[in-house]
Amino acid sequence: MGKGRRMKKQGPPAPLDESKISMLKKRKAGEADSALKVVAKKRRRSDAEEKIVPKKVAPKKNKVNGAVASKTDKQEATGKKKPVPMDSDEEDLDMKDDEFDDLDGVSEGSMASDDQVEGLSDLEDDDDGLEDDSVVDSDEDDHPRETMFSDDEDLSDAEEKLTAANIEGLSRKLDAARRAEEEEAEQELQEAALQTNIAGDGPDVFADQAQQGLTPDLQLLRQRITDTIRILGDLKALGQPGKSRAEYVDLLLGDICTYYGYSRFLAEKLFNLFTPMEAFAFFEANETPRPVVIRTNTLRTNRRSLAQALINRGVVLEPVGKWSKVGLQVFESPVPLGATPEYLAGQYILQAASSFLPVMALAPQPNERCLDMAAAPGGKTTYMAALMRNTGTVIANDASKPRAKGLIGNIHRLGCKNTIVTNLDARTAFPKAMGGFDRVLLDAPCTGTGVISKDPGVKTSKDERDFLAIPHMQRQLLLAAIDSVDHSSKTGGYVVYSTCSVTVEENESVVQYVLRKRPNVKIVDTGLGDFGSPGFISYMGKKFDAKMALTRRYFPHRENVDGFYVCKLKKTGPTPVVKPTDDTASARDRRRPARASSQAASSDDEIDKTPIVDEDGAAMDFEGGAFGPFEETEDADRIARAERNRLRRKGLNPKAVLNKPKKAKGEASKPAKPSQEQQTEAEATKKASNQGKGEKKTVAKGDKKEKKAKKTAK
Ligand SMILES: C[S@@+](CC[C@H](N)C(=O)[O-])C[C@H]1O[C@@H](n2cnc3c(N)ncnc32)[C@H](O)[C@@H]1O
Repeated sequence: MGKGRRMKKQGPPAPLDESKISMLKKRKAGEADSALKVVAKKRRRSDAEEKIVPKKVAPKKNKVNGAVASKTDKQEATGKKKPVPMDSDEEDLDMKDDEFDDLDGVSEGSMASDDQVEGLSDLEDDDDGLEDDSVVDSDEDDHPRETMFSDDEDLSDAEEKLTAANIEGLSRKLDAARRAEEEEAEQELQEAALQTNIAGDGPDVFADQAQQGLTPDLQLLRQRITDTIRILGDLKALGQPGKSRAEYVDLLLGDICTYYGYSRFLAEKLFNLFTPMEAFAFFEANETPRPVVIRTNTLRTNRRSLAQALINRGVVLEPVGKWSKVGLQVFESPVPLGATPEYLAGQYILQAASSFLPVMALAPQPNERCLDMAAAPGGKTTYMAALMRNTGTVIANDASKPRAKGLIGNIHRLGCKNTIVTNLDARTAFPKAMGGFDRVLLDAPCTGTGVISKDPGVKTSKDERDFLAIPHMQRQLLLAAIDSVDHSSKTGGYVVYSTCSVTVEENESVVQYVLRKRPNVKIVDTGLGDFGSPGFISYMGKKFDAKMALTRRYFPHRENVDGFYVCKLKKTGPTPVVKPTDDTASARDRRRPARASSQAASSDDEIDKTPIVDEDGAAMDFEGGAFGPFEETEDADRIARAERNRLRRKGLNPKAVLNKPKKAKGEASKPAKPSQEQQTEAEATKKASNQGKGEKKTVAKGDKKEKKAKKTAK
């Protein structure tokens, strides 16, 4: 997959229609069909029309088309909509908070640990009962290599015709949606006219503040939200005299929390990413699920054959968008998508559309050596294996043992034969266990603010400490990812960092941190074209590297995909070994430089002294802290500072709270409630310093082994 080739050939998807935002305003709470979906369908319809009109469908396909059309007719006539029965567990459900708790499989730094062997044998019990090899062989016979892979390279006319045939079946349904949309737009226009009449004398949104605290009338609340947003759009003309912007924002945030159920902390964090109007569209989009998407596994079939097979089962689908050759969006399915023969044969995987993007940006090539650092449940790993055409090697690692088992299941089902699964804590294991990769994907554990529609629990479960502890971990992982790449790789030398979160702390700030720590990397274009929006180059007074604009952000309300962030880095020079000092010795033990060989360096002679050059080939000077190890103390300072600020915002005196003398053990009759400081420490230790957990486990395992050896010796 050449960089940007698809985008060049097909062009990016249509930009966000402004009417989407205004239409979202119209949607009433609890409505089944979202306005977003209607807009998306409208866009799809025009695509479909383009395809249907000029193209002649082959006779065999007409038959299929006929079948689909009559099915759709029937559905329309009965007025019944068939939901898309989903797989019980969507493969790509990204892990968030609980991942910190179940890193129980963190093993010693060896590659093929006992745990993995255990995992593999467990699979025979856990998996769907698929005899994997037989499936691979028969499928491979049916789909000659060239045919299979051609789908991933170029969109043939025949395929377009086929998908057009299915789309034709959809068009009636879309006509109905369009009519509904037109009626809605008309109504909206009338209301807007009404509102314009009162402009200049904006609604008194503060009037019913007295009602706060009572059970809110959601419709009134929604009206006040839209009114406040409108006022904020033109405060001078619509605002009440004596009322400041801050007061309106404060009221709006309170209403958003009540209406959508966010904690004040998270609502504010997300609100600050957008204009008030756009923030509203974002919060609205989080209330509706994203479209169901499947990714064709080109190791087993091609998109055309898969679409055909599913259409024959009555599934209504179409290509996910021009930006992907392997994605199919499913509108309706009379059968559970996680139980079709095609699913069981590994011809597709349920995968959110946004999850394709980091792998497309990574663009792994056949015969390369690649690492997927946080891989479970394997949506991206299996895509990598497919792009590499089952050649070369993919090391798919995950620190969670139960999740690694799921990963193994998907790897088997999808027939990935170039993939090895490891169960290690990537922060400490790489590049010590293995380095010198051509490409590394770090799809990092995150807070999940991009997937709130899938996991509404995020609205209230994430607090300030999560936004310190999780980025802390992300920074550690990204440094390890960079150090694991071979800068002199002939074909690669790339790292892709991605999260399913939209916050700056987890995205641009993490990248900025590693740019400072690793001057031997630079941000490069993701190759994803214009799809998505550029990363922030500044945010709330913070300035980021100008190239941060090359990173991509995706939002539910803009692209109708899960919120996502993708950054591609190119390693331009080796990572020198840091000479051990008292402070850094232990850190160095945990972090080795990336080299073609994975053997650990043991003396200064082994320090890679190749000069690191900038883009113009000039040697770069890295005095002053660059290439340091991950600095726990630096992060501890950062966390302590944030904690002090948090207390101040709460109106507490940090000195008084944090310096409160701790009672000696046993002093109190009742167990004392942990102080703020203790809580912070405990959480930071639990969430951010899982490293310690891994190390303790390693030590514990070591002790056990030692005892066993002694016993045997006796
Ligand atoms: C966002 S999910 C990955 C999703 C996966 N890339 C996919 O596409 O299916 C993050 C993963 O990171 C793993 N993880 C968390 N901490 C880790 C660590 N220190 N080292 C390696 N993996 C870790 C979690 O177990 C979780 O499976």
